Amino acid sequence: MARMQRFFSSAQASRYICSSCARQSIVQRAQQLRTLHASSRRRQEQKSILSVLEERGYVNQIAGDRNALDRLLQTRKVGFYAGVDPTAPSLHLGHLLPLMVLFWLYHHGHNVVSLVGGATARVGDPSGRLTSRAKTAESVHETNFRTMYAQLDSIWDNATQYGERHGYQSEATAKRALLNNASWLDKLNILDFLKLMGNGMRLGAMLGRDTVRNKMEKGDGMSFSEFTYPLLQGWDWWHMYRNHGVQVQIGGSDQYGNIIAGMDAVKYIAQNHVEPSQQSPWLDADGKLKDELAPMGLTVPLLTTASGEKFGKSAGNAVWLDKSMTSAFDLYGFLLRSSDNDVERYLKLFTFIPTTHITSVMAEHAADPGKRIAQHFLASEVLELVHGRQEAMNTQKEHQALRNPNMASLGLGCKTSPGADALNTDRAVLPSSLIFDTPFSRILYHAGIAQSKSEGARMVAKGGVYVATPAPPTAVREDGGDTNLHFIQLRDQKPEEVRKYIMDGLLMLRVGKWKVRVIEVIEDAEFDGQKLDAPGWSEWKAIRTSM
Ligand SMILES: N[C@@H](Cc1ccc(O)cc1)C(=O)O
Repeated sequence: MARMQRFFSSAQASRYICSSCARQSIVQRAQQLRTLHASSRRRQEQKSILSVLEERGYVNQIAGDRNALDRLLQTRKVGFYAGVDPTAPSLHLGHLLPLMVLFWLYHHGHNVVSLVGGATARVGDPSGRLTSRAKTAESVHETNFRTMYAQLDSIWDNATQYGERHGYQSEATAKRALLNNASWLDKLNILDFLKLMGNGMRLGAMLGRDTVRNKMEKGDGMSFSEFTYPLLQGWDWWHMYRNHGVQVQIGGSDQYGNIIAGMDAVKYIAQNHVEPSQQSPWLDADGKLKDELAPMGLTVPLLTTASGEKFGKSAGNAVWLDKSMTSAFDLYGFLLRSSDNDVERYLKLFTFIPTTHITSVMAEHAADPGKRIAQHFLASEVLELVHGRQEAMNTQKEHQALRNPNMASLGLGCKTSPGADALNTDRAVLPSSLIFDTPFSRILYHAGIAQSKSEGARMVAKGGVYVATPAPPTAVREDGGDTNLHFIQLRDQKPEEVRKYIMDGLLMLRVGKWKVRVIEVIEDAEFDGQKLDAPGWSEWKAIRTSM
């Protein structure tokens, strides 16, 4: 298949950071940890791949006989596919979960197809929705399709290399393909479709599906094309069943209904689609589909954080895999902020690190949670998968530099005068309630920079306080690298603007020319959980409880 042009080159990998300024410890530690786990990987391989997937938390439901699938996977190569409709301008973090299952299967010698729904996106999957999708212009579909196709192509290359680093030589044993369903659905003749599939699809079953019932009873009704959607998805499966040996479909938990519909469809067509010129290889002597060739499905769970939010969303917005929508730096930062209650689960789901090894990472993490060893590990592994190894290492260094503010991370470069060493930084940790929607003058007080709220107000009024913002894209330094940050003077910023200055959970203020304060913003519950305190915190809590 022709490779599409990469949208994500590693050209950005050269973002400037002064190596002598960056702290190395976590990078070195991560490298040590990586080399350590070859032996635990061997131990893991003695288990069946399905048990590995179950143990790591990938399996929500299996459509079909679980033990039959397990046996199949242990006796021969099985073909899998997962599809995604390009209904948004980029893949997001949530898309990684079914992909991870494909990666694992591929690394264990099975054949896999990732499918981009160039055709189905134009219809729109109604699964799990109460309202129909807005109409999208053809040109937007086209752009979304190209972006997602290129992203998948690039992520697959990364996953192959990432797998190799973990000891998997998949290319020698398994096949992978990236397909577009427009290449067969665009040519599908409606009469063939109705003849081969339509007769076998019973309305009773279709009308009884949750998606149909909910949308008709509680939502905005259902169009004929939405109603047909599961059949188109079923047709994809049939096409790939016949031409690519795809027996199992992987999807999110909202795809269960479509997968069941697809299983019926594949079975029906296989049994009724008699090609006179050839004997059907998948039928037994009675004309029934052979048991060992029955289509099956596997859904992955819907991920939520320990505090109940949908995983992969930040303040209600998706965390994108397109660097121009969510930078590599922010993606790393998002993962770095995973809570201690979630990080072990995410390490199992989003990395190839063997579970025995994850246990030891967690033990090391528990000895000093403040270092966020497990989170750094998670973030750098996911970045490697999404943006490649070089970008992952660069981004990790940037984060370390930011957490240990020095000349490089503050965008002042290393070419500054000797006096620059005197840059004085200090850190504070504050609960989000003392930061969000709070006047800057008051934040100065909570962070211990001003002795009182009125002193805070005076400092701002005199024009001596600055807040860091990401540098505008045009700010290019002499050395050609991007600047990371620049400071703007605080004047009349509104309390509700505070959140836009928070980068990766950090708010950075500069008082005068050199005194930089980094404020780490954490959840109120975490702040209390760590028994932390700050000026004004107990008063604030007292007011809140009396309200
Ligand atoms: N319907 C799937 C995407 C998909 C499209 C075509 C398929 O054949 C399979 C899956 C979703 O919305 O997530």
